[in-house]
Amino acid sequence: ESFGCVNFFFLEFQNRVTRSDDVKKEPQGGSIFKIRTTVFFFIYGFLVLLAFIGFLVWRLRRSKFQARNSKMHFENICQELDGSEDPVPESMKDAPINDKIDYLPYKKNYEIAKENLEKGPVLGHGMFGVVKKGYLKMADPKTEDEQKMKLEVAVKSVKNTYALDQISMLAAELRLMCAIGKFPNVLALVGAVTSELRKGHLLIVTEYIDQGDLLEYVRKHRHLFEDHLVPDKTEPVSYLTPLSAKRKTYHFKNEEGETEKAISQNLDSLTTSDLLSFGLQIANGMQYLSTIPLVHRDLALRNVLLKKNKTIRIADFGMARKYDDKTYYKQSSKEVPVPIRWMSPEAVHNMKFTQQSDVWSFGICLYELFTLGGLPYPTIDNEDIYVYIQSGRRCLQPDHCHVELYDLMKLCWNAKPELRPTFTHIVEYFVEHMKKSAEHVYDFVEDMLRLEAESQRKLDDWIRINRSEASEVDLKSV
Ligand SMILES: Nc1ncnc2c1ncn2[C@@H]1O[C@H](COP(=O)(O)OP(=O)(O)OP(=O)(O)O)[C@@H](O)[C@H]1O
Repeated sequence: ESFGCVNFFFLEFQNRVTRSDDVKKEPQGGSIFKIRTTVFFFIYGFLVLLAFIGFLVWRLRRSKFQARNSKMHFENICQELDGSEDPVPESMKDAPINDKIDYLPYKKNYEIAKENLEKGPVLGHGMFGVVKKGYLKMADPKTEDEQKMKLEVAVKSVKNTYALDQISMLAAELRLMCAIGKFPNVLALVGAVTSELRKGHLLIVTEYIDQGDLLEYVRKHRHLFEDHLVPDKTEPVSYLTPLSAKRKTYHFKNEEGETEKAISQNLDSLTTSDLLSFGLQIANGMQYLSTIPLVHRDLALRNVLLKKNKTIRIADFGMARKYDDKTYYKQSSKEVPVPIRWMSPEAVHNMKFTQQSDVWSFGICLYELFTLGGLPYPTIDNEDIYVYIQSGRRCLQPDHCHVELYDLMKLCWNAKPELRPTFTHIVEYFVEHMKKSAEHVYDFVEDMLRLEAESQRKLDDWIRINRSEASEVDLKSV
């Protein structure tokens, strides 16, 4: 703009000089013209210089203002990490922790020294974040063996360290994870690096889950799928058969004809038993979260991680405040798994996320499982899904799913949130159903979860040893 103004004055000035020259027609025009031109160029150069200096000063002041602003913002995030000093208001005591996020502190004993954390290859990207593999060294190794010990971890950070709102969201996720604690089907927090938060660096360190997300796993292995649900030919199936009888017309059978088959720990096998086990484990993790209470808001197979022993972890708690903006959902591409397909109608309508809307999403997760990674409402565009659901229509019964499980899905998709089952009911339903038709799968899951609880307890021990405060306490007590 400054340059534009200067140019304008220059043209105007030149016009006037030319016009006055025409009128007066000086006899010694040559030398006077030269003087005028010199004066003009001098003034012009001076103005340009002035504009340039003005521009530099403006830039400097703006960047100083921005730096002061972001410093203040980072300072705020640091203060927020400590949680509000005020007690939680009585009216919010029973509210989900998502609503009480301002009161949740980051527990300082989770702090990890940056130099003890080595970063490895990228494991995956989210919308705003990037997750890398990491190796955590012991904070205070006493022996040579301990010096060599490294814990495999996953390290989450934001893609853009200048995006203050994203760092703020990651900080909120960290505070939520501190409050969640440990449970076999929920991703556990190992620690965080907050020491460089003022420079925009915040790292959340969680346990490393080796097989990535469950959606990708079922999609990759769908060609290997073995359906162990065999229709029982001994039961008459006709139009007149009552529904209750039809429900008993399945039993489990593997290729060798055995009716009892435990889950194969081979990752290159995917069977109905696996699908049932994954469904039960997700319900189990969600039941734990609902007792905190925490509303996940983004329950989908892409946010469930798989370990090589076929146990799962519910992950990605970054949703606490992420979807405040309605425009975020309305993506038109069918390829991108946008949350609208996982959201209950009331969540789409008024952003009301509750445990009941998580239950709806759980029903969609079951659909994803039993379609071996299919997209919910595959023939409907994102823009039309709300109207489709409101008209009472739902996802169709998947091929590999028996009636009892489809019944459960439909219960989860009740238009009235208060009529949907709770996660406690869902777990009971699963357990009862599995004890009846697939007891071996249920026993397997129970055993695996016992082992997982043990391994998370060991992880907790590791974390405790690594906490500087803990080692100080130990030294004092010695
Ligand atoms: N603990 C972990 N262990 C192994 N892989 C992980 C772990 N956490 C995340 N990943 C991988 O990184 C990917 C992205 O993770 P995540 O969804 O948590 O990131 P995000 O940035 O929060 O995504 P979004 O924008 O959807 O919230 C996951 O799909 C998964 O493949």
